[in-house]
Amino acid sequence: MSVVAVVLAPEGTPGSGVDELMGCAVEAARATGGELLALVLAGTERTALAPTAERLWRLGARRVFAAADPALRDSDAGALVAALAGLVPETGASVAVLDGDPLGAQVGPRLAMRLGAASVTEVVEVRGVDGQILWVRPIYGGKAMAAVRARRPRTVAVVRPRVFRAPAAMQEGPVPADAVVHLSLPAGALGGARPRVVERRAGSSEGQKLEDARVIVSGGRGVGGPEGFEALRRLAEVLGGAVGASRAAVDAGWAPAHLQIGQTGKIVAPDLYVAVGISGASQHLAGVSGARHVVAINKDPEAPIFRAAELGLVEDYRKVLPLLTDRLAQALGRGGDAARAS
Ligand SMILES: Cc1cc2nc3c(=O)[nH]c(=O)nc-3n(C[C@H](O)[C@H](O)[C@H](O)COP(=O)(O)OP(=O)(O)OC[C@H]3O[C@@H](n4cnc5c(N)ncnc54)[C@H](O)[C@@H]3O)c2cc1C
Repeated sequence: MSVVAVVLAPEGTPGSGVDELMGCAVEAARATGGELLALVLAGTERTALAPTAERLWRLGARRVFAAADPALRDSDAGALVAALAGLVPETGASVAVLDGDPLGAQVGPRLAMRLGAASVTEVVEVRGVDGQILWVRPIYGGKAMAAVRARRPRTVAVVRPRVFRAPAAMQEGPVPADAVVHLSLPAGALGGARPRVVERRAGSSEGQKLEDARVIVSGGRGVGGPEGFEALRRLAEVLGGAVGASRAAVDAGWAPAHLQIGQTGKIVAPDLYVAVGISGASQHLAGVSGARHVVAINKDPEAPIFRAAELGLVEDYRKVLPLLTDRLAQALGRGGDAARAS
């Protein structure tokens, strides 16, 4: 049972999750004993695909199928699904794996429907049992994990971002001449009355995207007001991270909606998540279960966030955050007056 890692690059270059996607695909191929393939779909000229194809081969793909057309550049998820519905069967793979960035999360389930395949999303672990794959994913808002076995001959799985690691071994040496197979887009994939992107506007978010941040300092109702978020921003700056918020803080108007983390906000997977004045409701934790380390500052020792945290500080954040910021600034040699400013 071959596995194909599907890499979407409508803007020409793939997103940041390619290494992790290949990490998952390597494990899936190992579980089935099948061949590992990659398929890249790019809104660019065919000649511009060589570096991406080589990267995918080095990351473990035995063959890389490449389909390029500059017309894909302004296409929406529907056009990518239409193209993939023709291209994935051409690879011969019965399992397709996509990165769960916002585009992949849209395309994956729709592609599964078009192919009549089983759809699995939010995959955080792959297990092999008797030559079959068990896909592990969170359920009940992150409170439990389910191990899912697909019953259909084909599966389309979407990987949760920032959970898998890049494959341990890289293929060395020159890329074999027959390792890259160029495919043409299926006839009509770009035709018809499809929505087209007519304009792109950058969001109002400053700094790095929450989904990509290695460190997130997040505030909740306990922060007490917008000025509290200034203190959080300083700590985030010192740690080179981003600021997030609970829904209560967003609803109160202290933080913009695009910073909300949780079931109805962003799903994040930083190395370090610092929760300040956040109680730890299941709907909030649903967005944080991919964090490697959670640190909580809360004045209530019974707050549920401490059950999710590796390190907890039971204290009024106003007392500890400035000190912590200043100490870290000194230790890391960044903005030593951070605390005094607060
Ligand atoms: C369908 C649905 C979807 C939802 N989706 C989301 C979501 O995506 N994201 C989300 O966050 N929530 C979501 N919620 C809301 C969620 O249930 C909680 O209400 C919310 O997460 C609570 O936010 P909070 O922890 O900031 O506030 P609270 O629960 O009010 O907690 C505030 C915490 O701050 C502490 N505190 C107070 N003062 C201080 C201080 N000075 N220093 C230190 N600690 C202090 C308190 O002890 C308390 O633990 C959703 C709810 C529903 C029903």
